Amino acid sequence: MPTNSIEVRELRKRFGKQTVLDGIHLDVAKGTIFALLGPNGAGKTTLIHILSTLIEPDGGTASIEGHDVIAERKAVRRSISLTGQFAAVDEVLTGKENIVMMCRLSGLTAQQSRERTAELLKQFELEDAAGKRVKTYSGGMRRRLDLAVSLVVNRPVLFLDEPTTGLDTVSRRSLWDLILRLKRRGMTIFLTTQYLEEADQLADEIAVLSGGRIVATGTPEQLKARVGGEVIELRNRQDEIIRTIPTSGSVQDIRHTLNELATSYPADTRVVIRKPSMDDVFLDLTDTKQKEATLA
Ligand SMILES: Nc1ncnc2c1ncn2[C@@H]1O[C@H](COP(=O)(O)OP(=O)(O)OP(=O)(O)O)[C@@H](O)[C@H]1O
Repeated sequence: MPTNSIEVRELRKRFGKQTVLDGIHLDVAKGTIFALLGPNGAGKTTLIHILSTLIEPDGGTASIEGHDVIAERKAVRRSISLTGQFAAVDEVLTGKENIVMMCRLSGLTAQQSRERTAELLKQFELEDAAGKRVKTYSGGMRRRLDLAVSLVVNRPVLFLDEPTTGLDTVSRRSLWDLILRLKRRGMTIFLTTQYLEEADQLADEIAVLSGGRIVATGTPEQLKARVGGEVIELRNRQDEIIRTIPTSGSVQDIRHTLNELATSYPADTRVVIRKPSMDDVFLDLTDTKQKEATLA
């Protein structure tokens, strides 16, 4: 059995004249959470669509659990669950009815469907809302239902396309907990996100997609270390960040930087020196085409 759940080599995809994926190479180890991070339009959904066999690449290869996404499409589909940005649940039905329907469509008997639905409602904290129509659900409840519906049948690999986009902080954290629980059950989870904090909190490994290429991969710590040293953060009286400046962290460098800043900012500007965050990493990596070229 392969140790990687997902392997991608030299993957390419164009839409018309636009090259969206320009030679993607990545490995996702079994039982880990992998976050694909990238700005709007970077090609994250396109990559998920190729890996889940919804569209074909123009070049390169990709495999899921050892199955090629083009030659063994059926085997790939039997290995994956997919939760998209807009999952297909019926708004007029209740949460429970939606799960039962998906169970029956997946071939479970009426008895098995009832049992599986009860399990999923509990697992995704939807027992209280089970009898309510989905159109009355909050964003967080809706996402939990999307997840429950996509997990009716146990599959080893789960694709989550921007699972928490548009959710408030509390709902986002509750979904993170659920995702971490799925990992503890042994699932491999491939998620896309625009939220750096999400990648930082959840992922064992992160890949940053920009300009059609993976411009960096590593653990959150490795990526932060790549920015190096410390960050000087200037905050105004309202405690808003007005500027961040990378520094080596040495007394000499900090003194030199602060001397220069002292003449340009009001005297009550506050200074915070901290470790780099994922935001710093992201800006550093996606800032300029020049940087992409040198890092790729
Ligand atoms: N079927 C299609 N036909 C033509 N262009 C497409 C198609 N699908 C995607 N694109 C283009 O490919 C690029 C990447 O889109 P994609 O949806 O993969 O990005 P993304 O990183 O998921 O962005 P977002 O975070 O906004 O969802 C975009 O410029 C998009 O307009």
